Parts: sequence; structure tokens; C-alpha cells
Amino acid sequence: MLEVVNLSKSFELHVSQAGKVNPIQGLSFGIRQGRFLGIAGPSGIGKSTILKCIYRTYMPSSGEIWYESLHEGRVDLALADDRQMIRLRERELGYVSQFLKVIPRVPAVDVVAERLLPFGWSQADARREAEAMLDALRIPWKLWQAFPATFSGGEQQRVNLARAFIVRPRLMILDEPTASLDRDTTAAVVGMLQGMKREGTTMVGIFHDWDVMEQVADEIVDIGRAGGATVRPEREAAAARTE
Ligand SMILES: Nc1ncnc2c1ncn2[C@@H]1O[C@H](COP(=O)(O)OP(=O)(O)OP(=O)(O)O)[C@@H](O)[C@H]1O
Repeated sequence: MLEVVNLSKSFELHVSQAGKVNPIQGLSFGIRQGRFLGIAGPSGIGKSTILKCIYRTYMPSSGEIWYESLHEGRVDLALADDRQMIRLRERELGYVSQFLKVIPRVPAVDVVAERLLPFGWSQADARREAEAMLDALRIPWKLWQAFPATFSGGEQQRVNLARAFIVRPRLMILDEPTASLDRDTTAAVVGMLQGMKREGTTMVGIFHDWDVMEQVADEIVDIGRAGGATVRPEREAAAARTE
């Protein structure tokens, strides 16, 4: 479903004489449909950069990112043009980070509901679905009509999750999606991710909390190790030991 081949990304540093930073150099990995690949490694090594290259927030410096699209066939996301990326983001790719970027003065319920409109949903049905999603993510109903710009960090993160989850993307890209959440909300999000995985969503993600990573990931690429060795979560490793 996703195959990253020899991916490299470097950044030109304009503010100093330091030249370039090259966080990602010749990285390769693949994910099968319905699997969750975790990415681990020390701070600053380039984990978020990989996700941003897949979602094409960043243009890779070189390499290939092959994605099996439902509507567009096999696409190299490293070369796809902007219009194709917009279509794929609207219909197939979900991206959740810690930071919410939305138009100011739009109520939370509409920020979430608007994701369904390109799929032909009516405004009323989309709102009802958005309310159910906000409820599942434990956003109090009193905030549904409020503007997310005024929300706490954890509330904004849940609006972000709701925007991504509501369209049931084929490929979900998660950059520390539970970083500002409390334990109960994190557990609710983990349950929703597991449910989506059972329904066939493919996911790639970074989690600050190793326990959460182990609950959702089928395998973990540790990019701090030479060659990006794959580490299996402990529960799978334990199951394998008893096989
Ligand atoms: N837009 C950018 N311009 C310049 N340098 C960048 C840019 N984005 C990332 N970098 C650099 O690339 C390196 C990797 O950053 P990245 O955010 O991918 O790391 P990370 O592994 O996700 O870190 P953390 O775990 O701390 O979030 C860092 O040295 C960072 O400063």
C-alpha cells in the first residue's frame, strides 16, 4: 500500500554558515494495507520529516514514495503534482499533528463537518456525523458551537483527530496525535485507531508514549539504528516467542 524507496530530505539553512542539514538519507520501508507502522528514534532525527514528505508538506530531495491509490492507481507521492496531492488529501490521506490550523471564527462542529462536504453529504447530515465524532472524542457539547482557536491544546488536538477520522482515510499519517491528551482520552483514541485498522485503514505514525505505540503499531521502524531496523512491539514479540 505504501512503499518508501531511498528517501532523502535535506534542508538549506539560510540563517547561518552551517549549510545543509540532512535528517533523512536513503531511507526505505514499506507498509501493507491495514497495518500500522510506527516510526521511532531520538528527538530531531527526522521522524516528522518523513511523515511530512509522505503527506507532501515537504518535497523530498530524492527517492520514491509509492502509494496504491483507490482512485488514481499507483502514485509516486514524491513526484505527484499539487492538484493530484489536493485530491488525494481530500479523499484518501489523513494527517494529524499536534497543531490545529483552521479558518478563524468557524464553530468546531463545522470545522469537522466540512470534511464530508466534498463526498456529497448534506450540511445537516455532515453536522450530525461531526457531533457524533466530537462526542466520541470527548469534546463537551457546550464547545461544539465555539471557535477552536480558543480551545485548550488537548481540545484542539481532538478537533484535529475528528477532522481526520471523520472521512475514514485509506492512509492515516499520525504525528504525535495523543501528545496533549489525558489518559482516558488517549485510551478512546487508541480504541478508535484500532477500530479503523480493523476496517482496513493503513497507518504510519509517531507516538511520544511508547506504551501507546505498542498498543497500536504492528511494527516499528527505529530510524536511529543503522539501516532503519524494524523493531516489533513487545506484545507481538512475546506472541512470536510462544508460537
Ligand atoms: N522546515 C525545516 N527547515 C529546516 N530544518 C528543518 C525543517 N524541518 C525539520 N528540520 C530539521 O530536520 C531535523 C529533523 O526534524 P524532525 O522534526 O523531523 O525531527 P523529529 O525526529 O520528528 O524530532 P522530535 O522527536 O523532536 O519531534 C531537525 O534537525 C530539524 O531542525
